[in-house]
Amino acid sequence: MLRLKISGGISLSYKVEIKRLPGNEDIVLPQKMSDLASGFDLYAAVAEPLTLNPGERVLVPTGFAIAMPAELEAQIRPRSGLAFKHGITALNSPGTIDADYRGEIKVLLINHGKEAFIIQRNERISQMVFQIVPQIQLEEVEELSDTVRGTGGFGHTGK
Ligand SMILES: O=c1ccn([C@H]2C[C@H](O)[C@@H](COP(=O)(O)OP(=O)(O)OP(=O)(O)O)O2)c(=O)[nH]1
Repeated sequence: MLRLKISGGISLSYKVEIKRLPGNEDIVLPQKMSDLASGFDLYAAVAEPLTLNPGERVLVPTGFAIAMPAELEAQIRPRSGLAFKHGITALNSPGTIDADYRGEIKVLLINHGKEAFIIQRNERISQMVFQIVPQIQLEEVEELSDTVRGTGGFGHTGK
């Protein structure tokens, strides 16, 4: 369902279905920690505490799956607190959740810190941000339109 609200800005509202996977009745479903937070915090659905040693990576289950409208995607992003305090981040950040994916949402964490980090069941490990994805039709051409920048990039304007 799409609701459109215009009140000095445009605000879009979508319904996203969420399904708790078997064995995860105790897992906290994604939560916004403040009214205007852009991300829903995700909770680890590890069966038992999992130790992530320095340099190691692990795919952490979340215990749920979602179905969102076709024009959305979800991004899995790190939590800055975990990154700052422990060097824990999402290796493939931002992880991409496709609108047609019905499997369990998982979080690929890596420990860039100097100490082992223990992930507890129901610990907040990352966040999920929904975005609108425009539907694009790629069209092959012989020539691209001219611009002032042209092919300049990668710092060509100086420091
Ligand atoms: O951090 C992530 C990234 C992806 N996925 C799930 C949802 C996504 O729709 C699917 C595929 O992700 P992606 O397209 O990044 O993976 P791929 O390596 O291209 O694999 P595939 O061939 O399955 O598309 O895996 C997650 O659960 N967490």
